[in-house]
Amino acid sequence: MLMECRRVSRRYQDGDQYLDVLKDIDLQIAAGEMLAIVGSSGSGKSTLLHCMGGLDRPTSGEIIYQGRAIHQWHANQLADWRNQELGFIYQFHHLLPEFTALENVAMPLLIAGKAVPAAQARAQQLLERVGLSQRQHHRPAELSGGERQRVAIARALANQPRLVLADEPTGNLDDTTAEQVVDLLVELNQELETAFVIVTHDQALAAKLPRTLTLHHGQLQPREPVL
Ligand SMILES: Nc1ncnc2c1ncn2[C@@H]1O[C@H](COP(=O)(O)OP(=O)(O)OP(=O)(O)O)[C@@H](O)[C@H]1O
Repeated sequence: MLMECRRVSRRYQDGDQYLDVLKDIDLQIAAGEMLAIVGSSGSGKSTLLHCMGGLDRPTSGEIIYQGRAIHQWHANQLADWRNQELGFIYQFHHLLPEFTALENVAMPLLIAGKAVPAAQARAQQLLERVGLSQRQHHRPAELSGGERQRVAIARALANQPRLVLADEPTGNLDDTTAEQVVDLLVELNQELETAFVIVTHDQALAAKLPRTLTLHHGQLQPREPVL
């Protein structure tokens, strides 16, 4: 098992009001699997993803990554773990605007301590894989939305993560571009030994993934088959 959420709950407090966003969530993610988490706006999808990525802490429950209880770790430990084992893809790419595509993809490798030539070679290889060899020296503002998201995917994969967490990766793209990005993610999942958890509103995206769960009233349910 790669990651396990055990009875994970997250409660937000606003004055004397409580909001129980996640209620005793149990979720198991196997190495190399790919799954979608769908749910209406405000159902807690991002909250769950943030807890899984150590960006937020559950109010109660455990998050176990390869046998280690990451919800108990300190911020520094979590930051190293995220850099070495996790990749993140966001709705709005979060690329650094003043750096080229190549530099953006090389960044996590440099942070992990790789030498510049090795980081650049790996970044070039990844950009080639996502079809952007010709665009490696462009800055994000000089790329289309789909191209930016491909750079973000290449960056997420830089350190060969075991798990990629994606929050609405197609949320800002038109239908055709979104479909190309989903197809790329599915191919990468099949090629690499990387697991993908994708939070999405996009039913077409979810339909392409082998497993879909719905977050509803703070709980995860297998998705009803669409008839
Ligand atoms: N830091 C916070 N403090 C208080 N409430 C919060 C906080 N973060 C999120 N919430 C609330 O928790 C609920 C779940 O938010 P979350 O962003 O996880 O939902 P979501 O399913 O990802 O929504 P969307 O699809 O719109 O992005 C919402 O009602 C939100 O207002």
